Amino acid sequence: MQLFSREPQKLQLPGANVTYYPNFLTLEEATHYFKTIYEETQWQQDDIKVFGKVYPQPRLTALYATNSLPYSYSNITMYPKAFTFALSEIKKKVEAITTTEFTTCLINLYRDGKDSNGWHADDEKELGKNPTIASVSLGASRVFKFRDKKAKSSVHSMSLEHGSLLLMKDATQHNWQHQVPKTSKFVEPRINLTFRTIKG
Ligand SMILES: O=C(O)CCC(=O)C(=O)O
Ligand SMILES: [Fe+2]
Repeated sequence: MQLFSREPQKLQLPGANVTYYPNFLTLEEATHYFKTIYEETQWQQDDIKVFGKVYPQPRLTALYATNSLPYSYSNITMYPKAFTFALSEIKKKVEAITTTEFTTCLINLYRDGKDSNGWHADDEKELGKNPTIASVSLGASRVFKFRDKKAKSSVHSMSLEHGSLLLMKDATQHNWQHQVPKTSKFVEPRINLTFRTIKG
């Protein structure tokens, strides 16, 4: 008996449109892309300002795009590099499922359980109103949480698995925040690719 569905699942979050595709990539593809992207990416660690104090961001990042438009969030402005072969292969697969064209990919590397991504919404103005964000996970699975911006006690927690795709659409970023919390458990590195559209 299969306990967990491997079929795409639409999350029941009011005011959101989120679908989880656990089998977006095969195990072999996911493992191949994890290794390739881990090795090829030019990782950077920027400083972020939280309540006036400056800290190194608790993860490594990189930005790739089909254009030269920068992406700014949390007082950081990132300038993109040209897509690698591996990233453009994944982009094509994401575009086939989502029927959306993406220009930009923000990559996060969570080196271990101390690396994290705090509560935020992907609502920067360069993404436009109601952005479609396609998030591909590779490597260790990590907990991913949504919380209602108004009713902050309304939290949905899930695990993002190796080779999965999480698709966020419509008013999701307007009504919900998300995070990848730290964990005290031992976890291997995880790479997350978020495909976005930025037009000049
Ligand atoms: O690592 C993740 O699953 C989420 C990344 C994220 O929310 C972001 O980069 O905006
Ligand atoms: Fe995000």
